[in-house]
Amino acid sequence: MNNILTVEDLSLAYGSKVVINHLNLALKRGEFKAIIGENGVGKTTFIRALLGQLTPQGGCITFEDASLKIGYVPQFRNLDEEYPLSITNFVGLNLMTKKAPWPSKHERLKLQRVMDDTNLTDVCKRPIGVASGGEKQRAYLAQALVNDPDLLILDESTASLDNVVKVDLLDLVSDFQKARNLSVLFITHDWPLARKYADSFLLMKPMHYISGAMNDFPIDKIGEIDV
Ligand SMILES: Nc1ncnc2c1ncn2[C@@H]1O[C@H](COP(=O)(O)OP(=O)(O)OP(=O)(O)O)[C@@H](O)[C@H]1O
Repeated sequence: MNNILTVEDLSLAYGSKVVINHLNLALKRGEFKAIIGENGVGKTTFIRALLGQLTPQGGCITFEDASLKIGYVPQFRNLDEEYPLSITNFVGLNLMTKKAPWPSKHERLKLQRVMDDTNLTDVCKRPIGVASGGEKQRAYLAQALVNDPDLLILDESTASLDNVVKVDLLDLVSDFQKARNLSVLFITHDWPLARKYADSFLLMKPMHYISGAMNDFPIDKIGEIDV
């Protein structure tokens, strides 16, 4: 199977402060990989480099092809009750092919499909500001999925959600992973969730990294992570 993403000998720094030191990683198409690490170890820095916001000091990041699409789901953030968009409008913000201020028929169909797939159709007209936490986070997920990405990055997207909502969200991600052969990078402190959903792991420790199949996770090396 091809690697959708290959990271070789990657080093990242802010000025003279080295944060990532000689990191290697391979992600296959359709693979669900958990990136687990304690606070400050460099998880966000690594994601910023994947998204092209940081230039490596050394090594390289290679995607399978230049047109590869990435979807990004942030950590849960509450939106103000006055936020003026409906859930559908909010999800539709990410439609990249938009050339006019209104959606084309093709875009409307894509939007409708992702709303159905993320169980948001019944609440599509609800103002996003008054939606429940679970609905808001599913709307962020739908926004990330509406352009049919090849790679989905979940950046601590389940942190601060209650357990039912976390499982609900990751069940949906897992359905997409299987149905669309989606590759997933799930950044988390939550080891039980990682174990439930991921095929493989990258455990980030200060300046060193351990990776492997989820079944071989070295639980004794987990340190300060939620178990
Ligand atoms: N813009 C920046 N300039 C300088 N140092 C930074 C910058 N952003 C992050 N850092 C430092 O780099 C280190 C890694 O930060 P990063 O946010 O990548 O860690 P993290 O693993 O994502 O942490 P957390 O789990 O708390 O989100 C930290 O010591 C942080 O203070």
